[in-house]
Amino acid sequence: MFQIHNLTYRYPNEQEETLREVNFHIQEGEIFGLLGPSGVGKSTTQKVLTKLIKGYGGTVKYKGKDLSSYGKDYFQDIGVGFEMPVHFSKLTAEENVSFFKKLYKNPADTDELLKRVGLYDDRNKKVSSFSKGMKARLNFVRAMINQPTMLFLDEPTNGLDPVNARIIKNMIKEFRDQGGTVLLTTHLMNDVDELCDRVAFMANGAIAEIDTPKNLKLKGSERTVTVEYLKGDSAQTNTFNLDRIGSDETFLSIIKDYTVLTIHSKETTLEDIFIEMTGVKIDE
Ligand SMILES: Nc1ncnc2c1ncn2[C@@H]1O[C@H](COP(=O)(O)OP(=O)(O)OP(=O)(O)O)[C@@H](O)[C@H]1O
Repeated sequence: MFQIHNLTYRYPNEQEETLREVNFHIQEGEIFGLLGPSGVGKSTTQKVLTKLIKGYGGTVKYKGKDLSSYGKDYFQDIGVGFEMPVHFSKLTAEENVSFFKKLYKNPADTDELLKRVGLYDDRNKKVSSFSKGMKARLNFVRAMINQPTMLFLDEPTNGLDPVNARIIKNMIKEFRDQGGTVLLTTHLMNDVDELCDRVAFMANGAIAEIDTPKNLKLKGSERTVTVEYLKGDSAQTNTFNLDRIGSDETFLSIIKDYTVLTIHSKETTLEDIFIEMTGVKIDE
């Protein structure tokens, strides 16, 4: 769907390049996660791909053709749900949706979309009276309003309660299952684990690693078991390697001879990988 080769970008008036050498491709029909610490250039990359930024270096190809060769028709094809929702706050949700619907050749059934995200009953309320979560859901409706084939999402579940986050995540997966392609940016590693077919970690203006969430976790080294047990009157803790646990004499004698209080296994999480790849804690 996208081939990005040696993408570079420096904001006007900035000394340093935000994007130094970004290389990745997005396959048709996948949910591709772009991850990395705050300020690394994820949104900048999304802005290049959504044609909000020009004057970049390197090449970006969409469906085999250079992105710069696309005109306004490109916006008929893509759906954009960026973090800052931009709605007409003095208008109702319905009026907002009707306005944006008119811009597209192949609009979606917006009543259906509003029903899916739980905003249909509030459609005649002014957006200024909407909560953060309601605005985020309306933002998602807007991203889907033209029945796009390519969807760009930046923190789509931000501000949503767990029930509404589940609805949006299911809609994203459904979109993919029906052949749609998604570029997703989020700091929520659980969302990444659940939604993304492949993930790229950005660090220092470039891609540090790309793989499936499963392979990334397998590459991580940590597979341990921590046992907390009672020895005499005091609680003791020992940690063992999960892979050799069946033949570990100390582990076997602990579970045989002492009262075990807790046993916890720990495998590498995407959050561990994030810290390893980018050198920073999430949201640092
Ligand atoms: N319009 C702008 N002019 C100058 N610098 C900018 C502009 N927009 C962003 N930047 C800078 O570019 C860098 C990358 O910003 P970007 O928004 O792409 O990061 P991000 O990875 O999306 O971060 P976050 O996770 O916080 O959204 C930051 O240092 C930011 O300050």
